[in-house]
Amino acid sequence: MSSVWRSMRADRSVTDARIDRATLRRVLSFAKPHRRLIEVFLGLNVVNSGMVVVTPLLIQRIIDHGILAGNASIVTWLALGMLVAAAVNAVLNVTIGYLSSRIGESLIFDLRTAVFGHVQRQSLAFFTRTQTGALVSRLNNDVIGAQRAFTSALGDSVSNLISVVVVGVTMLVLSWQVTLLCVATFPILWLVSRWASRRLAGLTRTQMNGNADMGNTMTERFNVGGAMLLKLFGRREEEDAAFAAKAAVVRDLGVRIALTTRVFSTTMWTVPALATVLVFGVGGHLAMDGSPSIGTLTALSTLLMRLLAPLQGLSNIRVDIMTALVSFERVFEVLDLPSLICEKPDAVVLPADAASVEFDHVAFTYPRADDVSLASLEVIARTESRPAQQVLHDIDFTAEPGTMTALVGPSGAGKTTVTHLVARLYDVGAGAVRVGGVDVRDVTLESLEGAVGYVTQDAHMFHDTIRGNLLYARPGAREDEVWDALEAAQIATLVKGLPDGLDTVVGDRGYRLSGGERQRLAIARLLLKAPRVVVLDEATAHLDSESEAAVQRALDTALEGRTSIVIAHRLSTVRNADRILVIEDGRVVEQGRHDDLLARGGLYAELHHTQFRKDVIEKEA
Ligand SMILES: Nc1ncnc2c1ncn2[C@@H]1O[C@H](COP(=O)(O)OP(=O)(O)OP(=O)(O)O)[C@@H](O)[C@H]1O
Repeated sequence: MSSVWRSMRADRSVTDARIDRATLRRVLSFAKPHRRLIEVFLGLNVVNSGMVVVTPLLIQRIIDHGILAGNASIVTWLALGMLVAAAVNAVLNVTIGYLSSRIGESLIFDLRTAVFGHVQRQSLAFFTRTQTGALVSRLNNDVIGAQRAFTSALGDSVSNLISVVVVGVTMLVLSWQVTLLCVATFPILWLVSRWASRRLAGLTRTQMNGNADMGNTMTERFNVGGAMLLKLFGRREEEDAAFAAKAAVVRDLGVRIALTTRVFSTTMWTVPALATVLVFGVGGHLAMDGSPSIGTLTALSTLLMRLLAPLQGLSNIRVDIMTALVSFERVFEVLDLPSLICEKPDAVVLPADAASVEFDHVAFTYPRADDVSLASLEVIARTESRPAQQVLHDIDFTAEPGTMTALVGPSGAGKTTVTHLVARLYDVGAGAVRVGGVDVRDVTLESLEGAVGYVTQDAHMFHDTIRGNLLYARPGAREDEVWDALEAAQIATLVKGLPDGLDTVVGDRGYRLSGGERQRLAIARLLLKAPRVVVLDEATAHLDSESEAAVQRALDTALEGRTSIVIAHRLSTVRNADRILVIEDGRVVEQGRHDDLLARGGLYAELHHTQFRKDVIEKEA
């Protein structure tokens, strides 16, 4: 017994398995939409559990008044009664099972869609911090864990409670002496259940984190990029060892959970067995004196067996509720995470002709991890002690409608960061970013997303058909509009040549497009969206000259008549730009047109000689 107490104490200190009332209230709020179903479900449970004493009582009568009294018709009628009771029980069982899954699955659906919707609306900063595997595990495992609180915990607790009361009272009426003797053994059940529930809540929580950790490693190492790194660096043994260490934690926890559960369930069976000994040992002596009757004694032992499952269930209920509520808490944790980028309640729709981009003395610092994410969703959860470094300082320029602004500067200068602020992927720290003269924080997210289009370096495509990827930009686009966009993006011939044409699946695991082809497809997608402002990150990887020329022609069409902000890596782009901003350490250090800047002989001239030299050499050749 002392070891039981020791582990109770240890668990209390290492795991915080306490569930507060607010969580419980919130769980109930999720049940609200299914109130009617839950009421019917609980009602049927009450009837079903009340019926548990019918058969034992019929057995008592059949023995005492039928068999022992030699009355054949009573035996027949009571046997028929038992048949009816069994039939009703079967029908009730099926109905309850159906309702329980209806409620449970609906709850899973509600939680899943809520988490998916909420996560989707998180700022980009959240995704740069969060581990996909951990997030997916929240959507899958924890949501299912949470659902258990409802179907098994809620339904079973009501029916078990009623069964215990009805059976208990019936037993007391039949023989209070024997019943009280049996009840005396029950505190053992209570103690073991208390111990197991605390221990399991803590262990389950740790195991879920361990599973998520393992899942993270797998998602990261098994995607194409991760697998490639692994191969190129030949770190198979280290990876095996690191994974084995994580899997070992889950294995050991699994054993501890199984052992705790087994100790618990064994107790649940042993205690009633002890009670049965008392029924027949003590009750048998009493029966020899005539009271209780043989029928009553048989009914008592049957009732005791019927007490077993509900009692076991009731003690389990603590365990079930605790483990399920841990899942609820983990789901709520995600739902409670505020998004850094929110639409104001009085946000306005961006005017249809908004096309200028203005940076008004903008300063910016990337948000810290604890502002955007949950420690449990990150790989290495640690609080950052250093204050975050300011990335942009006093960026001030206006890109007039229809003009091209090129951003150049050394790696890490802040060019990508500037482009992120145009579509409000992050909010500025000081100053303002305006599109069409309106602060991007004051407009609706939808109208801003409609006005600003991006072509990123990696030109990401979903694992979907080319058509699906293109229509993502404009779902209602007609077939001829899709082909026009492909034509303008210089990729129509290639798509026509594919065996499945527009229905060819691209993306991570689909048809492999080359870098240049993917960029042109992304340009076609942009053309379909037809935004007024285009943000473009030119590919740094040098494409072959034919592909490069095709991308260039596609871009010329895409940027024509639009305001563009381009992270420039090509000489032709900087030459064409209406204005070049030279960025260094988050500051605009020079600005102007290509020839003027070159003549000035400053940082731009230096960059020109290093970054664009290849283009110059190619051009001269
Ligand atoms: N999500 C982020 N969180 C914190 N800091 C970041 C984040 N993204 C970038 N930074 C930091 O901000 C600075 C500017 O980065 P940015 O990506 O804007 O540079 P860049 O000029 O586009 O560089 P490159 O040409 O190499 O892409 C860098 O010091 C970088 O480390």
